[in-house]
Amino acid sequence: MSVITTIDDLKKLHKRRTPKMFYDYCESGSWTEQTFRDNESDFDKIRLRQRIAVDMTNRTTASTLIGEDVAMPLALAPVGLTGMQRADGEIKAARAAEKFGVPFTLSTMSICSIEDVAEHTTKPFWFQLYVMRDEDYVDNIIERAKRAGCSALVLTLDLQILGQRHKDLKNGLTAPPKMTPPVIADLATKWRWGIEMLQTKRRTFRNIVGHAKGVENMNSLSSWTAEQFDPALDWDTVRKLKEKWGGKLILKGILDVEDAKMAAEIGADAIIVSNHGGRQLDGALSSIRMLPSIVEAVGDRVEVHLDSGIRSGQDMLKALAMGAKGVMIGRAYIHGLGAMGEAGVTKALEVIHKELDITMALCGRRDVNTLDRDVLLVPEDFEGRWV
Ligand SMILES: Cc1cc2nc3c(=O)[nH]c(=O)nc-3n(C[C@H](O)[C@H](O)[C@H](O)COP(=O)(O)O)c2cc1C
Ligand SMILES: O=C(O)C(=O)c1ccccc1
Repeated sequence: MSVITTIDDLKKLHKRRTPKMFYDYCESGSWTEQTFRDNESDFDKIRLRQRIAVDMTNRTTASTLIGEDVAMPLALAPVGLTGMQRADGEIKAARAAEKFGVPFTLSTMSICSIEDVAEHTTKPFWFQLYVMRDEDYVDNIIERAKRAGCSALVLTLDLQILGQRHKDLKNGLTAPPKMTPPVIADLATKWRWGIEMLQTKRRTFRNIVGHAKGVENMNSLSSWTAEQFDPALDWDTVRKLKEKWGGKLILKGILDVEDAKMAAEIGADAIIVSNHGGRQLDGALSSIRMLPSIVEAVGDRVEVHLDSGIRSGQDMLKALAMGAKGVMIGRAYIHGLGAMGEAGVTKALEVIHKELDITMALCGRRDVNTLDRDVLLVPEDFEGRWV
């Protein structure tokens, strides 16, 4: 591979070095993948306004997210099975994020545990919660997140039931993988992945071991999720969890103005406008299209963040200019991890940061915190009504 300069370069390396089952799990959406595709292509529809002869010395990307200082307003999104993309993947991603100065979010469905990550980092990280039927698990994991000093709870509300993901079903996705003949043949070409995996003991879902039954021996991720996740979760549950946690609360998976209003009313510190990277309701609109109306409705009451589709610093700038206070990236950093481990996550952050900085300058702006719609050219029908 020649010099790496884009997220797409990392994606190609990720594909080459990672078992097909896990690469496909990352690089796919649900059903027809319409929403997954829209997330990226809708960013492409927005263009930038070139401005000239503006003093561009002393530029800054420094900002805050829920009151925490960040090198740029971006956080690493919670990504389940990160430790299957690379051995100890959550620890590696958390370390890269910490060194860069952006928050890392640890998924409930992680291979490394809360304690594993806390032990290998020095700054607080965010913890993402999936609500399961087993109430003891919820109480227990909230306590563990508190003990580990997590500075925010990211409560995901768009996945009490898993969207249909055809690739995962066809690949027989599990963690660790079952050693079927096609899996063995695939692993033969991904030997570095295998060696690193043999050198760590972290190969199953360590946050939920001992609570969610059958986790060490699941037949498929989808049937296991259906058994364990609590389909009864509602706004009442959210209120109770907020009380139980007592700290900063971020609600993830908001894609509708009415839901955003509920989140603001409940007193969330931030919401993440998200369609889960096109992995849940296929046919939902892209996050960037939904963002302006949500910012207009609740932007003065709650921090509005956005994820789904961000693959560059230009995408990030567009989201900020459309009104987001910050963004999250999922696949963009997982490609880095799968390509080059911790160094790859750092590379992904550097690529995005550089793109953000240069784009800002060429748009005649110096401060990431003052980006607004004036830097964009948005097609007239971009936010057109869908009835
Ligand atoms: C492989 C993968 C696993 C994910 N697992 C989780 C998860 O465990 N919890 C969660 O809240 N979101 C999860 N997400 C969604 C991300 O947090 C985020 O919303 C999404 O990746 C953003 O879209 P992007 O990948 O286009 O940046 C996952 C996404 C991917 C790609
Ligand atoms: O894959 C996902 O998007 C996700 O959030 C998830 C859900 C259940 C188990 C593991 C990951």
